[in-house]
Amino acid sequence: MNPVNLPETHDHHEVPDVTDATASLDTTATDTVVLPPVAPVAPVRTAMGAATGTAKGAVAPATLEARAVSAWFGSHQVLQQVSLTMPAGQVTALIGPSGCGKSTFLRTLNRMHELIPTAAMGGEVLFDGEDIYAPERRLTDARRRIGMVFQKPNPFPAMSIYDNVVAGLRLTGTRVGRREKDELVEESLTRAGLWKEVRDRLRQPGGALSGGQQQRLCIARALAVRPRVLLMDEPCSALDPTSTRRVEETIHELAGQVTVVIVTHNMQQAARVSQQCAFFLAEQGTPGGIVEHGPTEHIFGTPEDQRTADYVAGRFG
Ligand SMILES: Nc1ncnc2c1ncn2[C@@H]1O[C@H](COP(=O)(O)OP(=O)(O)OP(=O)(O)O)[C@@H](O)[C@H]1O
Repeated sequence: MNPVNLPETHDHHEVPDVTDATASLDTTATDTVVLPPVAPVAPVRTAMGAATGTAKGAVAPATLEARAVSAWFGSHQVLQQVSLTMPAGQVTALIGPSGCGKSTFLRTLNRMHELIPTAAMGGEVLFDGEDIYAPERRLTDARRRIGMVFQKPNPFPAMSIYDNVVAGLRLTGTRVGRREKDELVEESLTRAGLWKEVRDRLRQPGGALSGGQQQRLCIARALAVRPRVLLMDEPCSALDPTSTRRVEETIHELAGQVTVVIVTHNMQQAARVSQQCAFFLAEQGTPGGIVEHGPTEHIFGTPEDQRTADYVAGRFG
């Protein structure tokens, strides 16, 4: 299969990642962030289907389905025909040795891959049945609906905790009133499992938090735009065991509310947090692909492929 250039429907610099997009916010005007106009937040539905307004639970999780996704950096193909359904409200863990394409696959799921100048991809990524790469689909829609948390916590260190949470709203062009913003900050921090620890110091800088708290702040920032899917690229690899545990609890609490796709090198973590696992492998210079996927207990307990058994048992990678 030949590389298929990414749709040229949008300027790749139109919406950079959340860090760039919010870097220009005035950090001294703590609660006067000027946001572009947008319709008020619509009533939303929980995973159980009940209308909840702006209450906790936010919007319903979405199913993501990758169909025959291939990816290249220049002429180097790193993924070949990867298909995987990530069911709504479940946690899917992507596991596999270093360099097999897990992070690249993750980045194709919210169109981050196309930010890299040499990148190309083929295939489809369906968000509740609609291809996010279809020409009429906007890059901003994918980013708003499919949030991302990175390996290294990346809050704006000088910006207040409060402003860090609402920083991502700018990406979506959302203007919210002060009271609504207060509610959103509390809701997002609560969902990220951080509210009780920071409720009395919302005006303190995000950089003053511990590493684990900073990562949960980044999760809160991602949740504030009410994504229906949250992608997490090794979110605990820079954290100590206690903070790791706390972030895992947060992932547990999010399950059912948001579809989570997490890349992890930590097999115990994959076993603890996920309902479904996909084992990636790139053998002998070939592009990465999925060897096996299925319910986490099957992947760890009764894998069908010997390579999966060897990997989850720590015999390679
Ligand atoms: N920006 C880039 N430019 C060129 N090649 C890249 C780029 N990013 C990744 N690659 C290559 O793509 C392949 C897959 O990398 P990727 O980071 O997706 O793997 P991974 O499984 O997530 O690895 P790790 O577990 O070490 O993070 C590797 O060969 C890597 O060198």
